[in-house]
Amino acid sequence: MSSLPAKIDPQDITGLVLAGGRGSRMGGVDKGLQNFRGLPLAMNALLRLQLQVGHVLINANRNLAAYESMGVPVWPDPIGDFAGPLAGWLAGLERCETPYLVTVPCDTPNFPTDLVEKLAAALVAEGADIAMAATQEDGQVQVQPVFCLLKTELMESLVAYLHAGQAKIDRWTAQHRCTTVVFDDAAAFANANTVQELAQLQA
Ligand SMILES: Nc1nc2c(ncn2[C@@H]2O[C@H](COP(=O)(O)OP(=O)(O)OP(=O)(O)O)[C@@H](O)[C@H]2O)c(=O)[nH]1
Ligand SMILES: [Mg+2]
Repeated sequence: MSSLPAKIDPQDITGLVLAGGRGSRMGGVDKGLQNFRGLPLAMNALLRLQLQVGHVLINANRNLAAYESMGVPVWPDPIGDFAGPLAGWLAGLERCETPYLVTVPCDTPNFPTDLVEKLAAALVAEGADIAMAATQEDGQVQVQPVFCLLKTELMESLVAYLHAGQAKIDRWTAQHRCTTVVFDDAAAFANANTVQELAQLQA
């Protein structure tokens, strides 16, 4: 018989806000610190995620003191020089003290409030190691890979992958048992890559 839990307890999940990018399409600013309806984007993401999990962390590579003032542990990428979101995942996996980690980017202020619950249910139902969000646009399923629930035990595999100089998310996730959850509200995944997109999301 399988030893899989029937349901994942939110206390067994650590949420990681990814704020370690270059923000190049926003002029190189530290995106997580940009204002969204009176709060820094990373704080907005943190508050939304905190309701869904037992523990939270932030991954950032600049202005660490500003992120620390948000009141949760902050960890920079342990590898590379802006090596991509997987380097942020590794920061989370190294510091996570729970069997599951879930990641969200800092620049998607309206991500679903049932994100983690749905990813966790799918992970259990499918016996997967990784569950990623997806949306459907014009009949095409679009994976949203930075919205990802994964088993903490995958850390060693990610270390090996990153040390081999790889950075692409899909090539790493494809090495593991993956499932996706299609969310009906594609607009909830709208992200602010430019100043204009951020303004539109605030309107
Ligand atoms: N830790 C870490 N996170 C990253 C890195 N690059 C991107 N991310 C994160 O991945 C998520 C999605 O990335 P993008 O929307 O492309 O953000 P970005 O890289 O800051 O912006 P651009 O430079 O304009 O692409 C965001 O939450 C980023 O913070 C990186 O090198 N390290
Ligand atoms: Mg983005």
